[in-house]
Amino acid sequence: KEKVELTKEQQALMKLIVDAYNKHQIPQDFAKKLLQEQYSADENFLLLTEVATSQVQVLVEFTKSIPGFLSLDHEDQIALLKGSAVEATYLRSAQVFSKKMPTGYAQLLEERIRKSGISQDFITPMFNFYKSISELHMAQEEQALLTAVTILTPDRPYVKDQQAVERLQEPMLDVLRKLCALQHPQEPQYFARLLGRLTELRTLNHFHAEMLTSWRTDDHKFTPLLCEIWDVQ
Ligand SMILES: Cc1onc(-c2ccc(Cl)cc2Cl)c1C(=O)N(C1CCCCC1)C1CCCCC1
Repeated sequence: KEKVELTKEQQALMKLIVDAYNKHQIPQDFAKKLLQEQYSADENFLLLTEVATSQVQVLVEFTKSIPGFLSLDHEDQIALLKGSAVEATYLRSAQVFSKKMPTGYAQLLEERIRKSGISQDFITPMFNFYKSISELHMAQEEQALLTAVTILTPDRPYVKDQQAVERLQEPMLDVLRKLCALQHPQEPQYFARLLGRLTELRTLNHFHAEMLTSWRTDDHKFTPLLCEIWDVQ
């Protein structure tokens, strides 16, 4: 049984990613705000768009801290951000919500989200995903690395130099694989289960796109950043 351990540079890479992931955290208060007051549907929706906007801002800052990202072709940087924004946001909000939430909070949150005019068709898959993430009991290092791996997906639409992205993603995957072996020695399939979550994440992209087009008609307003990253209006 070969002894798995991280090299010095792998430890340094992991520390960089984890620090960046923790540095850019949106305050937990959006869940508290959502749970506190009884808002109208419009106020609920506005609150959600504010949260989504700050999540995207946090995502952009985290992405810029990924070693090598800013050396990529500028158009490819944009293509990677736009291609991964929804997945990375679901991944981060899953981690926020999978933290020990007092019982009943998730239900109350679901009710508030539903009251914002977002149909159950889009809320159910989101909470299913949250459940499958929380069952993994991911360490924060795994969460940070999995988010970086998601962002550095070479086959996003419009990426020109996919090899350059692969060269950044591969070392992240190596660290993540070793980390899973170290943190879950009794679960040899854990790394594969983690990557399986990325497949489930892609289905949320589809729901998100459907949600946005279903709102094209009525007066759902987004912020300029959301319009740009989600290609709406
Ligand atoms: C992407 C994405 O990933 N996570 C979220 C998220 C989840 C839960 C909370 Cl309480 C807040 C957010 Cl931002 C999120 C997102 O942007 N959402 C969620 C979509 C599914 C229902 C809840 C809201 C919408 C999108 C339209 C504009 C309003 C915010």
